[in-house]
Amino acid sequence: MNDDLRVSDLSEEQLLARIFPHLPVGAGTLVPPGDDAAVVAAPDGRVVVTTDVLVEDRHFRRAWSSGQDVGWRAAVQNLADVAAMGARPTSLVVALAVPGDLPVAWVEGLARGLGAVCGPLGVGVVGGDLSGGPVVVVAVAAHGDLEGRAPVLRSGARPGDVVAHAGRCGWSAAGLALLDADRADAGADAVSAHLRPTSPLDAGPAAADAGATAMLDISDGLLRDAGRMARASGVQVDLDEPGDAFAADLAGLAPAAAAVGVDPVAWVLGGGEDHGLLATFPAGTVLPAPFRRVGTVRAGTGVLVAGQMPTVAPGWDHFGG
Ligand SMILES: Nc1ncnc2c1ncn2[C@@H]1O[C@H](COP(=O)(O)OP(=O)(O)OP(=O)(O)O)[C@@H](O)[C@H]1O
Ligand SMILES: Cc1ncc(C[n+]2csc(CCOP(=O)(O)O)c2C)c(N)n1
Ligand SMILES: [Mg+2]
Ligand SMILES: [Mg+2]
Ligand SMILES: [Mg+2]
Repeated sequence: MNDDLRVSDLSEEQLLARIFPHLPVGAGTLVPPGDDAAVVAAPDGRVVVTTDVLVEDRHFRRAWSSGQDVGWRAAVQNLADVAAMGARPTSLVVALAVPGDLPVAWVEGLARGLGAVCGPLGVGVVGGDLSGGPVVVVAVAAHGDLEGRAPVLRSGARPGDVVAHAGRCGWSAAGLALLDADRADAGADAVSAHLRPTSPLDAGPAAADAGATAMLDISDGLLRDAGRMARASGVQVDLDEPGDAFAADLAGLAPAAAAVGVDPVAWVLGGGEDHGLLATFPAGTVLPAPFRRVGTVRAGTGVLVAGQMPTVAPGWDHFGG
């Protein structure tokens, strides 16, 4: 690979020609990248569609994240939103703004990162857009198939429901803290969870099939996102004691927490970007793997932790809210 070649050395067509070979064709891809729009199959006539953007120095730093890392993260954060509706992802489109001095190899890495997540899932990366800009911006739109299921909204939680979580919690925030403190040595797992998060995508449809009443993925922090579910549903979410509900995460995060002098409970309750799934189920539901109980839905408003007002920051807000 020629690392000296820059984006400004190529035409758009030439850059696209470097991207297309890495992009997987999905089973539902009817017209692949290259036309004005892609055509994807929608077997039951409904398509789930969502978009999320990654902005350099806001969501990632090029000093820490390779192109492949950013492509991976862009795919996962969007596929998690599809899964959180109870759907299976079918295709992505990717809009990319890049500065002219960005190495072409970085863009090829981004395409490979998208492919590394989407290819094994049979999800096509079916098009996108290219622009120049002062920093790298990666905007993905993802589509999904409900396969006949009713979508699981944020608004369906009811008092008495069990709150459950699938996936990791706190690890991406820990990885970010380690990178920030130049202590990546103290937690390779956490750093990789930050750079290349994994979301339990199969758990979304499984939750829907098991009768989940509400669901979302945790992008901004457990407390903040649970608060969104509580508000949309008109209920209160009372999370169990983190030492019980998230014992495995807290144990795994202990070395990283010691390295940077942080209470890992703050990462579990307020860290985002792990893209685990938070769902509610009627009491007595046998929770589908890998969901574990983490709380109870009550009548009321807001989010409590073991019946008390939380004392740690709830998570990310781009505008300081
Ligand atoms: N610029 C926008 N125009 C229209 N709708 C938007 C816009 N930004 C967000 N939304 C909608 O607002 C809702 C909440 O968006 P939000 O981005 O917070 O959710 P999310 O994608 O699940 O979380 P995150 O972005 O933190 O991963 C979604 O339905 C989203 O489609
Ligand atoms: C360099 C750097 N600094 C801070 C963060 C933390 N961060 C940024 S956006 C966000 C919430 C999710 O974003 P969105 O709501 O846009 O999906 C979080 C937790 C990071 N990832 N990289
Ligand atoms: Mg979003
Ligand atoms: Mg989401
Ligand atoms: Mg957000």
